[in-house]
Amino acid sequence: MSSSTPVYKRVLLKVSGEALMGSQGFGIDVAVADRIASDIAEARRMGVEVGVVVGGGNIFRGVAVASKGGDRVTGDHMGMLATVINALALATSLRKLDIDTVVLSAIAMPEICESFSQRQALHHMDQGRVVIFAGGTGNPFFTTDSAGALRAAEIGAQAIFKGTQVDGIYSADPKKDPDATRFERLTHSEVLEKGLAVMDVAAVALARENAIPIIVFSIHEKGGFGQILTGGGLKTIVTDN
Ligand SMILES: Nc1ncnc2c1ncn2[C@@H]1O[C@H](COP(=O)(O)OP(=O)(O)OP(=O)(O)O)[C@@H](O)[C@H]1O
Ligand SMILES: O=c1ccn([C@@H]2O[C@H](COP(=O)(O)O)[C@@H](O)[C@H]2O)c(=O)[nH]1
Repeated sequence: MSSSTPVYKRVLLKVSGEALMGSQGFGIDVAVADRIASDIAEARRMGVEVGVVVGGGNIFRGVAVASKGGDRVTGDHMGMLATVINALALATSLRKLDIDTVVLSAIAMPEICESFSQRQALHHMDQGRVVIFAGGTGNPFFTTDSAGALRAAEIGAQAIFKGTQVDGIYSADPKKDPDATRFERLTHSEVLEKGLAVMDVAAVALARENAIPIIVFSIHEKGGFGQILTGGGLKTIVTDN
């Protein structure tokens, strides 16, 4: 069921880093960043306060270093820096649309963007700005999904919207198993017990602990975020009961 009024006041949108590369094999396709920005702008016009965490998979993942015998922590540092690059790109796209946007990084780089603190995040969100949380959690051995769950809890988001490559959570990875079927609803515990790998375990556990629903949807559909916010679109909803 869909209406034109969103049921959410404040949400955390996790934007897939991989999605930002579009049909390229690497990096940022500006047209894709612009399109995702227009979806966020639409959510703002609906009156929804939006915090954003961007992934870094289009540029670098720490496991790539570790799998070749390199130092995992250094690799993760490189991955976190990749998320800052993506955050700056998305902020640029949002500002082109006159959307007041601030980037807060978990890793201090004051010449480039503000540093993250919960107080500053809440201040900017209360001012109606889109806040992009860069640098993941600031710690290695985590992912931006965990950063999404963490920031969602810190800003009091009513839900985490994971905008990814697939339109929901399936019985198996739909990119690998053509027979996989999509779930309409799941509990956090079911996602963990069934080992559904659309999101990492730490992120789902943190969302469960804080009773924050997770909505998994495809970031590739133009207008898709707005549709999901108003109850429509293809998705999987994860709640605590
Ligand atoms: N049971 C499942 N249901 C749905 N997707 C799954 C499942 N198991 C694995 N996946 C895969 O998980 C991917 C999403 O995970 P991941 O967090 O790595 O990507 P992302 O968030 O889109 O990218 P990035 O890490 O660059 O931000 C999907 O694209 C899908 O192929
Ligand atoms: O809290 C965090 C978040 C991310 N990383 C590293 O960055 C890359 C990119 O993030 P994705 O979530 O995979 O898009 C990730 O693979 C880690 O290497 C991190 O160390 N800590």
